[in-house]
Amino acid sequence: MATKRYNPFAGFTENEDEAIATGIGARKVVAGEIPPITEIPIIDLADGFSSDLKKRKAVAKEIFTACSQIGFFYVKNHNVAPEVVEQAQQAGLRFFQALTHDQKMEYSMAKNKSEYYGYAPRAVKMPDGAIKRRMYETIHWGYDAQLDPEATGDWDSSYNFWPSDDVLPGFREVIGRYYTSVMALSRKLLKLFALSLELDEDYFDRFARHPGVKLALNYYEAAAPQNPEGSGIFAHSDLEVFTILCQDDVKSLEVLSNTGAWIPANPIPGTFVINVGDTLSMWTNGIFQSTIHRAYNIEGKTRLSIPFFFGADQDAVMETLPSCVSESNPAKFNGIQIGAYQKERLHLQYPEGKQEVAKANGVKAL
Ligand SMILES: O=C(O)CCC(=O)C(=O)O
Ligand SMILES: [Fe+2]
Repeated sequence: MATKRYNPFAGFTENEDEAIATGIGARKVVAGEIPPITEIPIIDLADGFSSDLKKRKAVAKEIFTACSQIGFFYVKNHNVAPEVVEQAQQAGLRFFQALTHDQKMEYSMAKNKSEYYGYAPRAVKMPDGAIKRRMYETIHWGYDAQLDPEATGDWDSSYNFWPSDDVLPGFREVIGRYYTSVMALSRKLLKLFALSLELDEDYFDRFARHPGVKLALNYYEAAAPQNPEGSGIFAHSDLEVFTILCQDDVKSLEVLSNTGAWIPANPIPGTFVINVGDTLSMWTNGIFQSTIHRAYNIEGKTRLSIPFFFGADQDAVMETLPSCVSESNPAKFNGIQIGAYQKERLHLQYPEGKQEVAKANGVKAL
């Protein structure tokens, strides 16, 4: 008999196909002209930073192919210093391993006044007494203009909970440095995505004045190979424009190919994994793939991943790029409010977030 599994987007289901449905439709096998994809491309970003537009366009072309075929690619020569990455990974591990449960709960998402930021443990208690379990622990920080080298204003970021130096010396500084580095990379990627779609390089900048970004530390316990659902993250697509994922050296992440097979996105030293999220897929009317992925941590080691979800301005409204609309592919997502879309999805995954909603629903963090 099929096991009952929880998918934040589809609810409880016994059907594998339903379990991987996303906000913008299931993607098991993409029919049509796309060749079968068996691996994730590696794109060298060095020329993306060149002052020569031709070189930037050549990188953008590779990005177009990757985004329209598999929705995932690795980047190397991304300009984030290796020591910034290593220090963030070490600090991340300290948060999960050196603090007690009660100390971590000081930063609980359930205490957050307005947003899905803060610490989320592996289990929360639902109003009917049922325990909602996740296969990982995580802590999230939202947009912080102080950490954005191209900030357009001084926005409130009091929803971000930071352990003080007394609790974890240097933590905020080290994670902040990583945040700033991937924020700068994100702004470069936005320009390359625009170029890849033959738009002005700064086309998407107007949607990134107060972007709905989220830096997360995901911590996965070691689970036995026969117990994949003991640790990991269920099949899902990301909600935002794109994600920059930093992995440690533990193999776990898998990506659903257009053949219907899961292909590994194993760690490659010095790279990040970039994937298209639902928002960019919607902007491109589905031409860019917001691809389903999952991670089962069954290598017998604990694992830390650091996703940076780059979301657009929360008050922006989805308007499909005109070049992605045709008679045979009419605009499908116009009018969706970007922040509302993100929040609706996040609430399914983190029912303890958004305190007033959670309180009204009687959700308690454990
Ligand atoms: O940990 C990973 O490799 C993937 C994490 C992920 O997909 C997510 O947090 O959305
Ligand atoms: Fe993801």
